[in-house]
Amino acid sequence: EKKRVKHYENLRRDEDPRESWDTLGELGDGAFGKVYKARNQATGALAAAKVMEVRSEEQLEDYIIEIDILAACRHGNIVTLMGAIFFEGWLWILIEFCPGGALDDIMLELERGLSEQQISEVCCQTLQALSYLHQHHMIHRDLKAGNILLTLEGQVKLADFGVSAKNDSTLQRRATFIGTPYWMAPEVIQCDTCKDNPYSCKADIWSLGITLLEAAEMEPPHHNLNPMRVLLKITKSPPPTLTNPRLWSSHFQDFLRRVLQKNPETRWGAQQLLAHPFSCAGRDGRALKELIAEAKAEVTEE
Ligand SMILES: COc1ccc(Nc2ncnc(-c3cccnc3Nc3cc(NC(=O)c4cccc(C(F)(F)F)c4)ccc3C)n2)cc1
Repeated sequence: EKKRVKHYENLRRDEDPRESWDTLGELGDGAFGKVYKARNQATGALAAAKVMEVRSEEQLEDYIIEIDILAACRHGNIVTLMGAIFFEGWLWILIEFCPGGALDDIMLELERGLSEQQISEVCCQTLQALSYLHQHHMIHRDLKAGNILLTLEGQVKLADFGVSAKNDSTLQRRATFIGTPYWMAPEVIQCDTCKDNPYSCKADIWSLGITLLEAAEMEPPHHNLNPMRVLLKITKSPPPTLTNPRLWSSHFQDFLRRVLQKNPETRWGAQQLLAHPFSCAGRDGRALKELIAEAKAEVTEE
């Protein structure tokens, strides 16, 4: 009988993506498939295109979850979905291209961490993305510098590559997928059921704190331990702090104290933190623009 083909709101099935998009080169390659830089033939718009082979309708259903999340997230500091096309067994997910790349790659390129002003700008914009997600009852669960993309204007765009890399065949395996250990909040590791749910949004706030330490020092705390040891270390250690506090302002140190609280109930929420002097200092955005210009200059020099 005719194969049952479901209609999905955010998915197009009637067109060959190659008739509207040219692929320019590879951006990444993972278990899930390849990611290309792509240009729209009609508008010239640039995108990152994740292209995956999809063998069955139920496998397609898994990917629809990510597409629906992306379509629902309309915020200046979250990656923008440009389209999703399923054609002859291949699924294309197209995201607005962020020329700066990911924050961890930028630090590797420059071989240094961020200045305090640059960190406060990352903090301010990432908090706005988290505030939006949390108000819409969504939790990121894998916040880290590797999931923070940047535009040439110094704008932060929150992404999540882990979801795609973890898009293995069965939903429940993904449901038990845990974030990258170094950034995980103690209560998530201990699976403490908070009053609402085990993955309360406060877990993202802890990961933000670890991400700011990573931005200051190029690596998260306990980066020299193997992933299994890290889980134990995070649950039994006091909250991590800056290695060399004298290098940083009291505002930054106070912000980290509010965020890296092991008890999620006393940990501040995104809205509260947006009013903290450290994140307010980051409203400007010029320091990040300079950081990206420098990182791009280095690349062209090579
Ligand atoms: C190595 O140099 C570069 C230079 C520029 C870029 N720029 C860029 N800009 C936009 N996207 C990407 C990208 C790179 C590798 C893999 N995927 C990328 N974007 C992407 C993201 C997603 N999904 C999400 O980011 C996502 C999924 C679920 C939830 C969420 C969130 F919670 F954040 F909204 C976000 C789906 C498809 C694609 C193509 N990369 C990357 C590397």
